[in-house]
Amino acid sequence: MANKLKAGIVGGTGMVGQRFVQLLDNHPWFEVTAIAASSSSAGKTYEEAVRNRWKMSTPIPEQVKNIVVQDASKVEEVAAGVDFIFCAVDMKKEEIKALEEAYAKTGTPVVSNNSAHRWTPDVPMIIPEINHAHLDVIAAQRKRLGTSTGFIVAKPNCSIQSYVPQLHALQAFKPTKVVVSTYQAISGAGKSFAEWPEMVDNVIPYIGGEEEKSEQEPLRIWGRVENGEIVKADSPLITAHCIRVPVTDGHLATVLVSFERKPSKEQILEAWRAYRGRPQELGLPSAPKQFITYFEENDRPQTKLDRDLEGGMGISAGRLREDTLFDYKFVGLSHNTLRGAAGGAVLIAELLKAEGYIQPK
Ligand SMILES: N[C@@H](CC=O)C(=O)O
Repeated sequence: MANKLKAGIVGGTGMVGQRFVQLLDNHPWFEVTAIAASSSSAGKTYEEAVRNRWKMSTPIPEQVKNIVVQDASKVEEVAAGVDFIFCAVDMKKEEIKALEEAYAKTGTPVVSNNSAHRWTPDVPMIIPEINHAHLDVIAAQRKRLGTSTGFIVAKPNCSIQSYVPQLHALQAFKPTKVVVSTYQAISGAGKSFAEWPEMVDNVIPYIGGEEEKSEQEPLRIWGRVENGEIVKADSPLITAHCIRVPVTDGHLATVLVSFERKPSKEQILEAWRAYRGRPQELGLPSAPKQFITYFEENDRPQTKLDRDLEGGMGISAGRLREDTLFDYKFVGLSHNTLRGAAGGAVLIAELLKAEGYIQPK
């Protein structure tokens, strides 16, 4: 593509921000033209701002090293240099809400990795393969914000990508009850083992706010559009346990599920194999070719072996078997900082571009 869309990364020095920088290096449609962060990083080159805290396994891309980091609160200045922004900031919820709305009101589309707007009725929360139709509420949101081009789209919490896609592919059989336990990597908390020595040789059975998100966000993803708002679904009933485990990346889930109409094992495997979403239809650059991959081996998927499937954008499943209390149980896995965070947000931006929601300013 000759003229790439200009992308800004607000919160570009944090762990998710760094992932955006890494993923957008040589992206076929987008080019990073602005990076914004807190006032303490503003004025430094990106290379200086992340010196001693660059956490990616690849070097800082040449193209961004000399970008001068802007102050994220100077919304008009940052917005002037971009066609749209990714936002991944570490601030209070109300401050994030106000910041994202301020960017949207400048006419700038905002693809948010934050949780602040996930329950704002006219803000779609998108997994592109599942609920791209929720983008319809953007028209109502633009009206509320008084802009014809700006808007906010949110990405859901990372953990739900490890079990919602597999359940979604089985919607025809109407899942009624779900028990999910997630085993979540330390990068989900933005940390490495060096920064969190307590996690070495340890399991912590609590992640603040995570169980509520794991139980509720899937219902919004499966919700319907009504009068310019998303109305959440009322089934299946979901209960969750969320546990922090000593792995670097990758959230694994164990799932128990019952259905209104119990499928055969073969029907489930076929539904997973055949499932294709809008990104696959459109051939989006970051879309996995195969959305859900089933592993036949009893000891797969494994976090370390399988999290990078399809560039970290593929969803895995394994160990599907009948259960004594529920209809079936299985294991799921997704990469939390790729599919579950920056990669998922880049895929949303590609969908928005392909559907005409993001254009050159
Ligand atoms: N809230 C999640 C973030 C996703 O990686 C977590 O704490 O793991």
